[in-house]
Amino acid sequence: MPVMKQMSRTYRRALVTGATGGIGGALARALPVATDLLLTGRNAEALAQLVQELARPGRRVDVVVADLGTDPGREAVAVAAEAFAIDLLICNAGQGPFGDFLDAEEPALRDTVSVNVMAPLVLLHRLLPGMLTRAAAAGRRAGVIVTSSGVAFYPVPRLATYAASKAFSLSLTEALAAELDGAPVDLLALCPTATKSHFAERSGYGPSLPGAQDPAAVARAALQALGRQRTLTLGPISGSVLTVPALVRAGMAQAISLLVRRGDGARSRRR
Ligand SMILES: NC(=O)C1=CN([C@@H]2O[C@H](COP(=O)(O)OP(=O)(O)OC[C@H]3O[C@@H](n4cnc5c(N)ncnc54)[C@H](OP(=O)(O)O)[C@@H]3O)[C@@H](O)[C@H]2O)C=CC1
Ligand SMILES: CC(=O)[C@H](N)C(=O)O
Repeated sequence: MPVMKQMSRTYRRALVTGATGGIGGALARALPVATDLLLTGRNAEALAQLVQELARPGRRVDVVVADLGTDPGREAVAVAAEAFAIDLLICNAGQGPFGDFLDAEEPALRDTVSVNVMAPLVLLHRLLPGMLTRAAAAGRRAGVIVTSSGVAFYPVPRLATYAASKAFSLSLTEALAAELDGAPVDLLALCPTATKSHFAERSGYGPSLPGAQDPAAVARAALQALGRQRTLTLGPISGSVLTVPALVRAGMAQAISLLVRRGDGARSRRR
C-alpha cells in the first residue's frame, strides 16, 4: 500500500463525537487548523481543555456536552451540528462493558446499543442530507468517518453486545458508502484493533491490551484513508488479517448496490 502523508482533502467544519477520549481526541488533534471543530462528549471539563488546546485566532472550536445514549442528547448534537454546517461527520463515541452477557445489567447493555448503534444511525440520518446539499452547492465533497472496530468482523464472547454493535456500525457504513456512490460524500468505516485509550479501563477488563496502538497513528491513518478507501482495518496482529474480508465486504456492497439500481431501472422501464 502506498505511503500517504496528507489527508485527502481539507474540510471546513467537523463534528467529532467522543472527542474527550483516546481516538476521538486524536482525530480532533489531527485535523488541520483550517477545520473548525464541534466537539462532543459528556465530560464538560475535558471538552473545555480541548477548546483551550485547539482553538486559535480564526479557528472556531465549539462544544456540546451531551449523552449520546439518550434521545435528547442525540437531538442536541444533531441540532448543533446542523447549525455548525458541518462537512465532516466523525461518529466515534463508543463504549462496551466487558463480562458475561447473563451477568450484565440490562441498562448497561441498552446503553451500549444506544451509544454504539443508535447514535451513528441517528446522526447519519439527520446530518447527511444537509451535508450533501452544502457539498453539492459548494462543488466540494463531504466526509464521514464511523469508528467501528476490528471486532466488527467476528463475535467476541464477553464483549458480545459490544462486538455485535460494532458489526452494525460497520455494515451500516459499508452499505451507505455503496448506496451513496456518485454523491459528493466519502464514507469510511474505521476498524482499529486494540488502541491505547480509556476504553479498556472503562470497560472493566483493565489496562489497554499489550501491543495496543497509538491513537494518534489511528487518527492520521483514518484521515489519510478517507476518500481513498471505504473500510480501514489497522492495528496489531489482526488488523492486517481483516483487510481481505473488508475488501470482500466492500465488493459485495458495491455489487448489490449496482444490482438493485439495475432492478430499479428495469422496473421503471416496465411501468
Ligand atoms: N480503544 C480500542 O481498542 C478501540 C476502540 N474502538 C472504538 O473507538 C471509539 C473511541 O473509543 P476510545 O477512544 O478507544 O475510548 P475512550 O473511552 O477513550 O473514549 C470514548 C469516547 O466516547 C464517549 N462516550 C462514551 N459514552 C458516551 C455517551 N453515552 N455519550 C456521549 N459520549 C460518550 C466518551 O466521552 P465522555 O466520557 O466525555 O462521555 C469518550 O470521548 C469507540 O467507538 C470504541 O468502540 C474501536 C476499536 C478499538
Ligand atoms: C476489544 C477492545 O478493546 C476494543 N475496544 C476493540 O473494539 O477492539
